Amino acid sequence: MNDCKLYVITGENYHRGRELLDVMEAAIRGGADIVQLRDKDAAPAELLEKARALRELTRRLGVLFIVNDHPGIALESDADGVHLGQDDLPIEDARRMLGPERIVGISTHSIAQARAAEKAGADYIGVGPVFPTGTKPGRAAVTTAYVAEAAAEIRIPLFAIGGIHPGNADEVLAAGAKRLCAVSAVVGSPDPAAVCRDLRERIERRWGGGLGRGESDGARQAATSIVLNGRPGTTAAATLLGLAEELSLGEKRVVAERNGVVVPRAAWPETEVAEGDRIEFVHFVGGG
Ligand SMILES: Cc1ncc(COP(=O)(O)OP(=O)(O)O)c(N)n1
Ligand SMILES: Cc1nc(C(=O)O)sc1CCOP(=O)(O)O
Ligand SMILES: [Mg+2]
Repeated sequence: MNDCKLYVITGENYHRGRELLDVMEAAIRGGADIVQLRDKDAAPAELLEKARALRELTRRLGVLFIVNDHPGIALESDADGVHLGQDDLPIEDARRMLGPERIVGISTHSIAQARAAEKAGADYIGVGPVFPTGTKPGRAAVTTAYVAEAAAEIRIPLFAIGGIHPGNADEVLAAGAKRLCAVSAVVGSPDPAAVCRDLRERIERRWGGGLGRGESDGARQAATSIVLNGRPGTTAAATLLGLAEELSLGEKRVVAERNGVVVPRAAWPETEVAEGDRIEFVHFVGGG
């Protein structure tokens, strides 16, 4: 779960005339590493049939498979887990049904919901809708402000979701999301694999290729949330020197302050950049 970066959810209304399994196989071959069956119209028997077919595909291709809304169908199809909404079964009940090994994820739309999900033992959260989306019509966008808030505080994996496509993904990643989730942009594209490749490259460009491998989402990963010159952001740098280099300030005449304390340049290499640090780089104004 920690390794997953790109979550693609089914949306058959977006690809009429193309088979569900073909579209999802293309998405996986393009880089989706977790797939969810979401179908609000299918009767239980049809849903189970689709779940079993997607289970077989995802197992063959080595990616995770989640069922939306229905823990019973997740169990019957031997899915890796279930995704719940705020109005669905409580996390604790789904956990009781699915056991400790399967994944239980939940949608969140506020930091209070995210905190509650983490406390209740969710394995991951959805954070959205980041942008207005026709897949969830009428739902107010939470904006990247909530992405930044959740990314700075929540330690379980979070997937930004809602209206995300290659044209706005960088904005979401810059807010601190390390994982993205999409429906229409991927399955509604004539080339789902290309969209997945694009999204995945953006994630890896921002956060590196090894996101989460063997690590938790805890204290340190590919990036650290900091406040830089008064603005929230993230850095992959481990030290003040690394951060200065990341900002192309290595050779410039600047003074650094970490959490209100001036740090001499000689100490930059061993001054760690920690989660939540407030860092200021102040330029010398040209002498004369
Ligand atoms: C990864 C992910 N995040 C959010 C959702 C939305 O779930 P929910 O709020 O229950 O709404 P529906 O999808 O059931 O309409 C999701 N499915 N997956
Ligand atoms: C299913 C869903 N849940 C959301 C949430 O915010 O919980 S947003 C959403 C729709 C995502 O679809 P698209 O990528 O087409 O916008
Ligand atoms: Mg739901």
